[in-house]
Amino acid sequence: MTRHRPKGKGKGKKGTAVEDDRNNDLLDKASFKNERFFAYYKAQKIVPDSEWEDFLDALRRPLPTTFRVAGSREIANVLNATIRDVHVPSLSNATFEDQLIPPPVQIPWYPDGLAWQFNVPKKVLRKQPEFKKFHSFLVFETEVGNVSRQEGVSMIPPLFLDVEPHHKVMDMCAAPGSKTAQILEALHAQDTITSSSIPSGLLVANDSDNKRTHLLIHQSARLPSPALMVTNLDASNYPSIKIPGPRGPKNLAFDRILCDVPCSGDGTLRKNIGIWRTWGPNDGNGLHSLQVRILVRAMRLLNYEPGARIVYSTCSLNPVENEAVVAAALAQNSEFELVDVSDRYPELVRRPGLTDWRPTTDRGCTTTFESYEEFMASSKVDASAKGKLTKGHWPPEESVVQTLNLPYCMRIYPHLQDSGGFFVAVLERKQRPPKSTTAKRAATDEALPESKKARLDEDATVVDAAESKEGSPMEQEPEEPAKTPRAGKESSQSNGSFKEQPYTFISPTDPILTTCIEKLHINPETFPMSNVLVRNPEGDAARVLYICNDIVKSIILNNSYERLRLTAAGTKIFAKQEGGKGTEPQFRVLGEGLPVVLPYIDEKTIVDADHRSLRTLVESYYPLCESLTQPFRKEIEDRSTGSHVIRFHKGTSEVATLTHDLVLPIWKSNVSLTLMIDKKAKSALSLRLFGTDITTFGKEREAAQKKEPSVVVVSADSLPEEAEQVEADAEAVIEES
Ligand SMILES: C[S@@+](CC[C@H](N)C(=O)[O-])C[C@H]1O[C@@H](n2cnc3c(N)ncnc32)[C@H](O)[C@@H]1O
Repeated sequence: MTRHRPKGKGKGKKGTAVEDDRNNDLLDKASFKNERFFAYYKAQKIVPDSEWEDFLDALRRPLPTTFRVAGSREIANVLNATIRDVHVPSLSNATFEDQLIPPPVQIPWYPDGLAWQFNVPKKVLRKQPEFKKFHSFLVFETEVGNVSRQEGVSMIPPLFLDVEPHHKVMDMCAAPGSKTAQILEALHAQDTITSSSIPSGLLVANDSDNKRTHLLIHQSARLPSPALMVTNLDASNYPSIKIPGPRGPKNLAFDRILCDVPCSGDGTLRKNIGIWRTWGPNDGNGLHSLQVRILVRAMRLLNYEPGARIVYSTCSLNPVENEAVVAAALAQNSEFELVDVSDRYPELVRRPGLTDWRPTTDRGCTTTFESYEEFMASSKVDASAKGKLTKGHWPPEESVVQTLNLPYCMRIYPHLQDSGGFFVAVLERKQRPPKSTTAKRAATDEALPESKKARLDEDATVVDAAESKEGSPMEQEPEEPAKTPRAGKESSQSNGSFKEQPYTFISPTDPILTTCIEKLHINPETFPMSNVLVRNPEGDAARVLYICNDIVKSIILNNSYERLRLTAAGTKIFAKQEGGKGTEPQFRVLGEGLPVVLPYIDEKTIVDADHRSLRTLVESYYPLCESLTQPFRKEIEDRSTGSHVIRFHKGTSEVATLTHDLVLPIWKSNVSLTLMIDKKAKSALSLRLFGTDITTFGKEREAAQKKEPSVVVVSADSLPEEAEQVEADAEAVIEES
C-alpha cells in the first residue's frame, strides 16, 4: 500500500498514538470507529448487512502474524520442513498462564504450505521458552531473507500472475518489494539447493519513489538474480524498452505485468490503525486517475501472446480504486477482458467484484451519488469538489456493466479468513486489436502533441508489419502513454538529474575477469563471459563485477540508462579483496554470486570439508588453518592464498545435522581461513545447525543485551515486518554509502 509509514514511527507523531496502545496489546475498541467510513461502505454495500458487524469486528482485531518461507523452491521446502517437523511439534503443547497456546498453522490456500499464520500475544513470545526460541529462529531467518514477514493477502497477486522462468515480467509499482521477491522466486523455480539458474526471463521492478527503489534493491538482493532490473520511473508513463528485432529495434512487450498500485490502503486498517482516525472518501478519489493511467499503460506494454496477463491489485476496499479503475481501463481498451479465476486457489475465500457503487466527495459521507450526472447537478456539491471526480469514478451504464464481468474481480474481506482487506483483478487480451484501432486511438488522442501522434502511427505500422511476417508477434510496439504524468511527488521523471552510475560490459578477455575465472576453475567455454559488467562508464573492473542474463544485456545495450532511470541490474559475482601487508589485492567470489557461478566451477576443485571444521569457521572470524580437522586442513593448506569454494556434505555427525549440502565461499590467508558470508547469515546458519548462535557477532550481541537490554540489535520479541525491516536495513546501507 502506498500510505508511507511515518519515518521512524516516532512517538508523538501524528497517527501513532493508537498504534502504540495496540503494540502493548491494549485494545481500545472505542477508538476503532469512523462514522464516515461506516456510512461510505454501508452505502457501497461491500458486504451483506448480515455480515456488517462481523466485518467490523474483524477490522478491529489485531492482524495475525503471517510469514512466508521465501527463497528458491528447494531451499524454501527444506526450511519449511524444519518449521513443520521441528518447531511446530515443539510448540504444540505449549501453555502460558495455564492456557494452551496454538502453534503456527499453514495458510491453506498458499502453494506447498509455504505461508504460515500465528496469533500469539507478545508476552507469550517473550516469556514462553519454546515460542521464544521459534521467534528468534524467525527473526534470524527473516534477516537473511529466508523468511519474509508479509501480510497474507499481499501474497495473493503474484500467485495469479503464474510466472514461469522464461517470462518477461514487469512489476510496475514494486517497492518495497515483497511481491517482487515472489516473482523472482517463480523466475528461479529451477534453482537447486546450492546453485542458481540463469533464467531466460526478465523482471523489471519499477517504482517512482527513488528512495523506495533502494529498499527494493536491498530486498531483492536476498534472491540475487541475473534476470532483474530495477528502474525508477512513473509507471503511468513508462517508456517503451528497445530490443533488437529481425528488422531493427523493436519494443519489448511483457508476458506478465503486476500493477500493485498506490492506494488509500484502508484494507490495512487492522495493522495501520491510524487510518481509523484519518479515513475519508477523498483518499481514494484522488488516486483513481493515476491508478487508471498505470493500468492502461500496463495494457499497452503487454505481449500479444495468448495467456499474457496483467494482475491489478490494491489493499483498498474502495470500489473507486478497484472496480471503477478496472472498468475505466477496459472502456479504453476493449480488447481486454477480466478473467474468471474462481477455480484457482479454491481455499482462498473471496467475494465477487461489485457492479454498483456510489462515489462522493462529501467528507462526512452522508450523501453519496448514484450517477455522475446526479453528482454534477447537486446543489450540495461545490464547484471545486465537482472538479475532483470524473465520470470514470462511477460504474459505467448498466448495459456496459453487464459486459465487463466485474464479478470476476476478487474482494478479500478481513472476516472471511482473519486477514487484511484486498482487491485483485486478472486481465487478459481477448483478441488482437484490429489494425486500425491502434492507429485510430493514437490519432484521436487529444492529449498528445502532434509530434507524438505521428510517432504512434509509425509505431503501429512497425507492429503490424512485424506481426504479419512473424505470425506470432512476441514483441509488439506498445503505444506511447495517453497522458503525461501528473506532477507531484509520485513522478520521478521530473526529479532533476539521474545520479546512478551506468553499467558497462567488460571484454570476455579482460585480465581481471580471466584471472577470476582461472583462479576459481570456472569453465570459460560455458560461463557467460560476455555478460559480465561493471558499474562505471569506463568499463573499469576496479571493484565489483556483475552478471546479467541475455535479455537484461540486450536492454542495457539498446537503451539509455538515464531514460530508463536504471537503478540496478543483474547481480554481483566477484569483488576486490584487499590483501594483507605486502600482498596484491585479489578478486573473490561473493556469497550472493556463488550460486550463479557454482554450476560453472570444476567440481574437482571444490574442497570437501567436515562438520567440525564448519563449526570452527562459524565460531570465529579468522580461525587458524591448524585449528581445522584433517584431511580438510591439509587440503586447504596446500591451496594458494585467495578465494576458494568449500562444500559440507549433508548428513549427521556428532557436531551437526545438515539436511542438504552446503557450499560456501572462503578466503584463505597465509595461516587462517575466513567464511565469506555476512555476519547475520552466519548467525542464522549457526542457529539452524547448532540450535544456538555461536558466532563472535552473536556472542557480542548477547553480551550487549545482558549489559543493556534496551539496546539489543535484534530483539527476540520483535519479528520485523518485511517492509519495516528492509527499510531500516536499507537506510543504514544508504547512509553507509
Ligand atoms: C502498494 S505499494 C507497492 C507495494 C509492493 N508491490 C510490494 O508488494 O512490496 C505502491 C508503490 O507505488 C509507488 N508509486 C506511487 N506512484 C507511482 C507511480 N506513478 N509509478 C510507479 N510507482 C508509483 C509507491 O512509491 C509505492 O512504493
